[in-house]
Amino acid sequence: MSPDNHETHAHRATAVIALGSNLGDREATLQRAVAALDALPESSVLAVSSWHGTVALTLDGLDPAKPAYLNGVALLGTRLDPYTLLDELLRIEVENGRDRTDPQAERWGDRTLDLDLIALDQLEIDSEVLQLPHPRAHERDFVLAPWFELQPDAELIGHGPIAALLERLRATGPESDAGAP
Ligand SMILES: Nc1ncnc2c1ncn2[C@@H]1O[C@H](COP(=O)(O)OP(=O)(O)OP(=O)(O)O)[C@@H](O)[C@H]1O
Ligand SMILES: Nc1nc2c(c(=O)[nH]1)N=C(CO)CN2
Repeated sequence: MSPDNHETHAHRATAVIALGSNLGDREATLQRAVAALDALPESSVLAVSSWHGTVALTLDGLDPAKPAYLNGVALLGTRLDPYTLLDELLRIEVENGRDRTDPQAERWGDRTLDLDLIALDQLEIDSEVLQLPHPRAHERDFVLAPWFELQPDAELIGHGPIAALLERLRATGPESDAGAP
């Protein structure tokens, strides 16, 4: 959250970044990730949500037998282009112990750090390496709840107000409730 003296220069976008961790010292890792985001060139962290304890979502649904996640959302003011920002997020993940070397690793398996770019202003991208907004954000309580904390009036392009998305998720029963400790 370093002071920024460039407010009047070129367009500065706001990135919504989801953070998650379910291995190791989760809170320490998430704090380090926030510091790394704030240290990115032409960027500064504008706000960080509280950390939400959530049940692990696997390809088979919620699994309370897996280590629980801490999830949160950070807002990053940035002039980086979306692909550079994505590369930086992947670098920060690796620097914080994220292991992408195991080809057998389970999709949606345990991880020390996950950083997802949820939205970058109103930008829409559908390329091989980057989709914006994040294609699964609208169905994830663990993304929407911390985001709602920071921007209760936010809208997710293509899906409408996040408040309505959250309400709908919570109305559809315990399967969708990843809000447990
Ligand atoms: N909006 C986005 N944010 C982050 N990664 C993205 C995005 N769109 C596409 N990707 C791509 O997804 C790839 C895989 O990301 P990752 O392994 O973290 O997926 P995941 O977190 O396991 O699953 P999910 O994408 O459902 O959260 C990244 O290397 C990146 O190229
Ligand atoms: N509760 C929870 N479950 C997950 C999460 C996450 O951040 N929180 N991330 C995943 C892969 O992106 C898979 N499952």
